[in-house]
Amino acid sequence: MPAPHNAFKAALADGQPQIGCWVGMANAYATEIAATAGFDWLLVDGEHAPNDLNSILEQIRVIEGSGSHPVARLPIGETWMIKQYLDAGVQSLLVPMVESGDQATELVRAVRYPPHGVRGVGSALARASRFAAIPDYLTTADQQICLLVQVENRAGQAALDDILATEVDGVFIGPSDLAADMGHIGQAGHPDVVEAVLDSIRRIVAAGKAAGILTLDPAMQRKCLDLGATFVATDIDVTLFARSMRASAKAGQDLLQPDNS
Ligand SMILES: O=C(O)C(=O)C[C@H](O)[C@@H](O)CO
Repeated sequence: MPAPHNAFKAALADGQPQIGCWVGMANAYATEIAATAGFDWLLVDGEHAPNDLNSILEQIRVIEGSGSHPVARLPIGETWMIKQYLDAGVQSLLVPMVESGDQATELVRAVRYPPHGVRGVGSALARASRFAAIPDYLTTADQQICLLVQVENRAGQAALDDILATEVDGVFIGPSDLAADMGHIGQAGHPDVVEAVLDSIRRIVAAGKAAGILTLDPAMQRKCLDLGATFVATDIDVTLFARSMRASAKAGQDLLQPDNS
């Protein structure tokens, strides 16, 4: 019995576009609601949301039972942290702030068992192996891990070809951090940032890797998909919730205004 099949990784390898959503509420109940929406993948954010490994695990659990695939973003790409996330059962990882081919190579080694990598062997304790209920886990796990790395500054852009030459499964372009590093903080839609993002998407696709992005701009979503991006996140749960709550509160306050009709 092999490690669980990673349908998300297979879809990316087949070039099938996958529409996703960021989930940053850091709450399994809220993530379970998101998992009923129908997204192909949900990004459980361990970088900017107040998540830890246990809260990530709770959310991975509720997503696994849905039609969406869980992707976990680490706060940083550290081998020891990757080991913990993988042992917890995360099969698709997004690693921020990758800036060199060497860094990408180390991340590839971190998600693989020896002799092809350095992932520590602890499957007897690991949820990933269903606590050793999957007898072939150690010899089949590597093929089901999807490693996605983020290029989101000028250093990463300069090293993109080196990163693409490694065995990462895909490269995600982070428009917000890239804009900041380019001197346009808060302006992911700045023409220079948009061109840098689209050029990177073209290069990632040309290299035969999966290209990904998070953008709330429908026109940018369309452009990236037309260029061949295959993991495109189109919304953020926190943003959706905050916007809806504010709109509702305003509507309530409007009720109290003198009727100007
Ligand atoms: O740089 C980016 O853009 C991303 O990596 C996505 C952000 O981290 C996400 O929190 C939305 O702002």
